[in-house]
Amino acid sequence: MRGFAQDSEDPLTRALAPPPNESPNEREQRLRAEAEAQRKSDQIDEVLKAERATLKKRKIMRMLLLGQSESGKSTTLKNMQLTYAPRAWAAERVSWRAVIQLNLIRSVNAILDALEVELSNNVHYQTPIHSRAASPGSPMSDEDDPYELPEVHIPQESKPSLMKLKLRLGPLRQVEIDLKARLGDGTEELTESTLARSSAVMAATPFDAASNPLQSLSTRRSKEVIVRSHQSWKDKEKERKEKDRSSVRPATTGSVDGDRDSATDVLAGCADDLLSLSSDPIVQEIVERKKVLAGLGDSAEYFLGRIQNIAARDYEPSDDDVLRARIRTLGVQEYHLVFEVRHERDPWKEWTVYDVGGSRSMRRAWVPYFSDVQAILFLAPISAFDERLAEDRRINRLQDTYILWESIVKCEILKNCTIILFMNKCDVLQRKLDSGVRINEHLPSFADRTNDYATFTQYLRSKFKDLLSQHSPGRPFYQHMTSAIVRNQDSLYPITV
Ligand SMILES: Nc1nc2c(ncn2[C@@H]2O[C@H](COP(=O)(O)OP(=O)(O)OP(=O)(O)O)[C@@H](O)[C@H]2O)c(=O)[nH]1
Ligand SMILES: [Mg+2]
Repeated sequence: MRGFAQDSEDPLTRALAPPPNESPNEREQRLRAEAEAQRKSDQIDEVLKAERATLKKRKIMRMLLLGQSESGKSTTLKNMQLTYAPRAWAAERVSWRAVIQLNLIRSVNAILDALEVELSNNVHYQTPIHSRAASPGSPMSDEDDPYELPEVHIPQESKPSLMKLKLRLGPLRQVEIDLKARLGDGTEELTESTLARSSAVMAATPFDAASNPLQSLSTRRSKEVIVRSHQSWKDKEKERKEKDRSSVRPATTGSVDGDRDSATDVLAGCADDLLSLSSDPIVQEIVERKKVLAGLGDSAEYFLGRIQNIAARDYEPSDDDVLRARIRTLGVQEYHLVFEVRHERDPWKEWTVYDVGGSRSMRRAWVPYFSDVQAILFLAPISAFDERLAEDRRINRLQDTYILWESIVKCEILKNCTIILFMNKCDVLQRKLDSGVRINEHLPSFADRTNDYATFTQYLRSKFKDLLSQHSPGRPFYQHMTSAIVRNQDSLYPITV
């Protein structure tokens, strides 16, 4: 047992201790406040207990989605909603418009940045904040440093028209700023430098303790961790719409829901220039050679191919647009999925799904949900074997996934949960291998095995299975190869309990 002398060294204990020289009156007030706090806490516990009992009675399956950032958790959830609750999905689809517009505009502005550098013939340019070098998806190799990438020659006669195009698309800078402000922190991808400026504490696994209790307290307070479902970007959008409806102002015609929406107006006004930019062979060469899209996520190219649809006044997101849309999950978000389409294996009518933010700054926020779920759906993005973590560029993303998987499968509280592993982003993996990426250059343990899809996926299957068996020999688990952006996959109904 720890003695008082040791405890008094603990800053947390010191912070909670009664003040020295407390008067009887102050003591009475303090005790009363403590009793009130305890009563409130007990009340909350009672409500949670009652909720859990109700969920059990109504046969609601509770599932937690886990995995590193950009592993495809939210995309998998969207795909489940699309497949099993299509009416609710359709009703929500339009709310994704602003996120999709931002996804497109971010890529366009990154292209404009690169174009500007090439036009000014400045080889030694700084990588823009949103660009590849600091984002997930960045290749492991430093050979691809933009400082080193070959310059693109722009003929003198092409410069004026490209310059004009760049100027005419200038208003999209402000639209990016406005959309980010409107949708919130999830629109900024994490980088080492943004994290260094925040009070977030990195944890490779949900169980890693902060190095001192004060740091732990500040983490609990930090925005990264405490954001809950009621603060999601969707709620912000709903609030905004309510405000717009109640304020007396004429609605513009054309935009889907009749709201005045400057992002839609500016984008529609830029449609022709956007198409000229994306189809210009010099711009295409810059994008290719400078790897402009490499750090903008797996959907950047897809959205550039959808300019004609997205940059229209009456744009309505398609199912694929919504599946591809990227916005970072903050904290833990709760979703209720009521099955409109029954699955033949389906003993459940409703699922409560918890979708978590996957970066190292948010993993400790997962733990409170562990005691109360029946299934863990773990997303392992297997295409990330040649990428580094955005939040810590020293760490290979596949190594990070192994560490995380191991911490989950050996966790005592989760030992009765059904474990499902989605080895995700199979389509991206296939593309990478087809383009000639060598696995063993990034993963020495792959050694001289054949550099093909079948051999690598079999190798990974065994690796994940071995890590599980080391800690729980014989424990069953479900393993599926997935591409979360592909619709109507049977594996989306992963359990047969
Ligand atoms: N091509 C392809 N893209 C995918 C796949 N799964 C997810 N994506 C894309 O990868 C990006 C990240 O996916 P998310 O679902 O937002 O990742 P997440 O795990 O929720 O990330 P956090 O919320 O940051 O923890 C999105 O642009 C998705 O469209 C896949 O299987 N194939
Ligand atoms: Mg997410």
